[in-house]
Amino acid sequence: MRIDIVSLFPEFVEQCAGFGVTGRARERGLLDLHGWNPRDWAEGNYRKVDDRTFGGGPGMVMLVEPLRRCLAALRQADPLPPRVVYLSPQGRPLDQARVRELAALPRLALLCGRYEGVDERLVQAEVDEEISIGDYVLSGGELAAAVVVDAVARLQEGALNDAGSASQDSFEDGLLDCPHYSHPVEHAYGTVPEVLRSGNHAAIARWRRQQALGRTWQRRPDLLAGRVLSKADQALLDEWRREQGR
Ligand SMILES: CN1CCN(c2ccccc2CNc2ccc(C(N)=O)cn2)CC1
Repeated sequence: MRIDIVSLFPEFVEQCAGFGVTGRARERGLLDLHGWNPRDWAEGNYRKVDDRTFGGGPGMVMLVEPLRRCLAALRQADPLPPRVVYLSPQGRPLDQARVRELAALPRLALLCGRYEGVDERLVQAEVDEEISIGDYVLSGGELAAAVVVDAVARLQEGALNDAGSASQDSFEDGLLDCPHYSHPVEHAYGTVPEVLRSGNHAAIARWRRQQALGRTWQRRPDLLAGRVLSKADQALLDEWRREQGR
């Protein structure tokens, strides 16, 4: 997968993707990142990329023309046409389902806004979709872009070591994750649940599913609101709630 990042600070996102799973995905040729700086396409010796907003009020707006030229250049850099994504608070909330769809695309171009954002005419003419990583305001789109890069990189085939661990992810089936434990078994903070040391893989899988269902019901009932649980899952959740009530 190729990802082009359009930003006044392109090196920032490339550094975010320089280590861990994303770094490994790049080394394995699973992810190809390219940074593009609209300032390189701005006119004049001040290489102006922003200007005052019409209608008055505080803040500057990123100009159409440097971004248009920058996007034209990145399109020419590879025959694959990119899906152009604008990271903004006005975007559609990002969730794992959307991450999976993005991860399946051959090429993404992530447009990072600064100042008060981008001239709306550029957005209307060039952006395929706006995405928000959450209902809060950042000083620029770069951190949001880095989130998208990380989330899609780890879904690239071969990016994660133990096969299938992405499919075991929380949110992979719309539920929160179960709790995790490691050594030591006994600690002042508590003891590792017996079932996890039993070697009974069916019981372990059952316990994990039940914990995921219980925690989702308790912490994020909104994730369950939109779905009908299987009879088995409903039974697990009912049992979990009874045990909680005890
Ligand atoms: C002070 N202004 C800075 C620029 N910003 C703005 C406006 C438009 C586009 C991008 C940005 C960049 N900021 C982002 C980006 C994404 C998210 C998200 N939730 O995904 C939050 N913030 C508006 C506010």
